[in-house]
Amino acid sequence: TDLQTSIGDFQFDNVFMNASGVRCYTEEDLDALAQSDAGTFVTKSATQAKRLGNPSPRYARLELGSINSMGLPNEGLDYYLNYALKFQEKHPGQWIFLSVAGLTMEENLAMAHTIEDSDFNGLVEFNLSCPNVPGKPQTGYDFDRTKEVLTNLFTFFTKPAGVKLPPYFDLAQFDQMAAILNQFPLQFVNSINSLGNGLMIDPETDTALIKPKGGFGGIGGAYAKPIALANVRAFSQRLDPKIQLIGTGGVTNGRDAYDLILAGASLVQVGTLLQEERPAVFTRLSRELQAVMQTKGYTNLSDFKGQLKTQ
Ligand SMILES: O=C(O)c1[nH]c(=O)[nH]c(=O)c1Cl
Repeated sequence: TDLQTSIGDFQFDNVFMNASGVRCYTEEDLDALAQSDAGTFVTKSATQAKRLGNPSPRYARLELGSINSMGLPNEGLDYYLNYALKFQEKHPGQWIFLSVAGLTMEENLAMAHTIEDSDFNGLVEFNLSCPNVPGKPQTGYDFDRTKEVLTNLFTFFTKPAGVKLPPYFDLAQFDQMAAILNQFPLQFVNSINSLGNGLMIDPETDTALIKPKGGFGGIGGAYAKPIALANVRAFSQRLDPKIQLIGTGGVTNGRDAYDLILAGASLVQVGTLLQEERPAVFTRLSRELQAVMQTKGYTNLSDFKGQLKTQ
């Protein structure tokens, strides 16, 4: 069975990749992803200038996942763009993702211009869903602002692009967001980012587990699976077929990945599990997914992608 997949004209020999923000901050991190069994990888969401992010502790492992309020620490766009340009020279035919998360419209557009004017030949993920920068609401929850950002972006941006969305919890919101996204030449939509502004408590000290924002942070891992499945499925049912889905959230084994593909995902991103198990996890996940496919008699992803049945 093979795990190859594609987004538009971009072919990948494996359906798995990292979620932005997990083990993708430094060149060493990114090299380790490149050497793993993952089919591709995405860089940490970049701002124009390097950021230190929020004070620690800002990440904690939970019984069923993780909580994080990193605060968008990153090396700055030029660092990741330079890495990508070097990578594509050394690995022709391998396509990677750059993630950007400007804190203002101007910053997003400035970074988009920098990328547009570069020789980068991969895909760009515009992160509309960072929940952890104090005072900055998630763009993805502001429909007018989302439409404004995408309208301004696509007046000049011609490289392959997609958006990373926060989870939605209301069918009317799926309808509204899909109606906006369908107006733009997007290659993909990536659902979901972490479940924003959760809170967990240290039982010994009755203290919030992480320091930033009084302990509020994005929730990932198994907690996120049912929300991720619903968001991938809802957008798969509503978006123009030209806009493909990337499924992110709750992948702990091959079956979880299989389920995201059933819901419509063409690529599967792994966050919390990768944080806890390192890039070797892609070898395990690939083997487990192939085993599920074998039991079903499937030999490739197109045999079951988007084929979720309902009663
Ligand atoms: O705090 C972060 O850096 C962060 N954390 C998340 O869970 N999602 C994001 O998009 C970002 Cl940008």
